[in-house]
Amino acid sequence: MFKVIVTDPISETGLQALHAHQEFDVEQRTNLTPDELIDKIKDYDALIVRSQTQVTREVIQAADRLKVIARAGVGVDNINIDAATEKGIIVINAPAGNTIAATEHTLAMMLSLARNIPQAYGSLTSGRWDRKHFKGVELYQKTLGVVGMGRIGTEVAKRAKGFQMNILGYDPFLTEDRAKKLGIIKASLDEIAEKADFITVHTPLTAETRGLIDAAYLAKTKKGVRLVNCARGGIIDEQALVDAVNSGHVAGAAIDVFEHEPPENTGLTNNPNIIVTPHLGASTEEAQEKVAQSVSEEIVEIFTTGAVQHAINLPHISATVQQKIKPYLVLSEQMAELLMQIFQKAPEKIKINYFGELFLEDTGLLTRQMIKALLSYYLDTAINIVNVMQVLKAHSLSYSVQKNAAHKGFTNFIELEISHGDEKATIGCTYLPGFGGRIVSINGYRLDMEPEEYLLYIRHVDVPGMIGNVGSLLGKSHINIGSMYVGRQAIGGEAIMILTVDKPMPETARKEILELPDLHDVQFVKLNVPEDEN
Ligand SMILES: NC(=O)C1=CN([C@@H]2O[C@H](COP(=O)(O)OP(=O)(O)OC[C@H]3O[C@@H](n4cnc5c(N)ncnc54)[C@H](O)[C@@H]3O)[C@@H](O)[C@H]2O)C=CC1
Ligand SMILES: O=C(O)C(=O)COP(=O)(O)O
Repeated sequence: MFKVIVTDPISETGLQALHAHQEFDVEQRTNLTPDELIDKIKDYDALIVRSQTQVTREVIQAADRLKVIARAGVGVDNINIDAATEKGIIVINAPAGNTIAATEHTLAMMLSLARNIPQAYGSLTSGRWDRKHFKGVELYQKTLGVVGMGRIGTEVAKRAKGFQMNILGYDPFLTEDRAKKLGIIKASLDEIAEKADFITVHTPLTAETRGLIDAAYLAKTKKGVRLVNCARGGIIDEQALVDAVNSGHVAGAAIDVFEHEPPENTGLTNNPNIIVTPHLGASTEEAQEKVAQSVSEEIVEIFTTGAVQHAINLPHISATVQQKIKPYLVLSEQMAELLMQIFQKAPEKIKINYFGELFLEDTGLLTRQMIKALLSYYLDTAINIVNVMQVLKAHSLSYSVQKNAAHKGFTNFIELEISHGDEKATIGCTYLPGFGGRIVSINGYRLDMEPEEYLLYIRHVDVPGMIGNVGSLLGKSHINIGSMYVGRQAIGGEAIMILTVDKPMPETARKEILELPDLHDVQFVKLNVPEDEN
């Protein structure tokens, strides 16, 4: 049973995927204090939040069995991603579910700002009939600067074109070509300052975007400019904005998000020229259902199949690529496990080569899978594909990955080499559709071996009787041999033998085998074989 805790208000309908699955037990606790969350979190496998819950390092450190933190929305600035990654916890979000809601809220805010709708409503509902104070401006033929042309920025730009605004877009990833296709002009931040009548921000809050629109920038803007922030508090410096509005340089602002929520700056919330909403950008029935559904379905996937679609702290891999590399996931882990157990030394350098059809694929997940298996053998830390690169860095280990379209005799081929000082060991595997994974080379010996749970790896001289002698010693210890794979460099030369056996081999039996003449080494190897492959 996987326990899921939901700590912010989430659509019940959207959580159906979890409720419908008998392996998941979902608990909603939307009124926990930070201390209560720290206290409770150790009992849960997954945590679902919106923007309110602060998933701090303290919460994460207390989360002993947590595997997934799911953000039912876009911005993950309320989650300490570094702490989650270090602990091997996957952080996912629901990136597309609230795009339309946030876009429409931005447009609603821009129109309300242009026409003083909240102020006029307040005046009328408090008994006044005042028309002269609320004369507004049109959007028609005005210039709108969109800072951040991602999902929401792009949808805002498309809709603003419907009002026949001229759009300037700024985003490090906006190409001339895409700008042209959208019918907008690619601009710099300074060009936006110089020309825009309205500026709307749609970037995430990062170290780089915090204070992107500060006092110095506001001073460069056109007098009478109006600003909209439906992205994150802090992208526009709140105090600088209040000052610029009070000085009359900025005509007004529409703000949905705040540096602290609820907001602390009353200069912002009690300003007649600044209209505010309490972080409502994503608050539509449709968006809430979509984001809750997206994270629920993904949590079920992660716990049942291991497939991850919207991870923040894993390399992004499309569903098609995931499908393509899936057969290699277990195989790559098994080859690394096998190599470590026969090498018996901590690797100082790791080299991975992908050949053939894998040349074109995103193999980041396979690389992580192999390195995880290598490091787990020696290190105590709980290592998984989320934190493996941090662990590697922390131990100053080096790794390299190369890709080559050459086939090396197989349609696809993965080669792993580890070294310690002057000593090195290599292993190669391939995947044969319809037959499964095969280890096809070990330390230069060619073989054709199907990975199984218990193996004996033997190095010996290729002399007659060796196989029989090993077999009878194993028989004496009641160890059954399933299959046998041999590889030799030349007749009568150095050779290896790999036997699959039905159970672990006692140390006494290993020592007896080691005493056989012309036999150099015996290692018992245990591989991780998923249950459905057993
Ligand atoms: N008010 C609300 O309720 C909501 C707020 N949001 C906020 O809106 C933000 C944007 O959401 P999406 O469009 O879905 O994200 P997105 O990831 O599709 O777009 C963000 C864009 O910002 C750009 N960007 C990053 N740094 C930049 C910089 N320094 N200057 C200019 N552009 C930069 C990126 O290249 C990207 O294209 C989210 O990060 C979230 O914080 C999102 C949904 C609802
Ligand atoms: O998705 C986002 O980034 C949002 O800001 C929406 O926040 P919320 O889920 O409404 O607390």
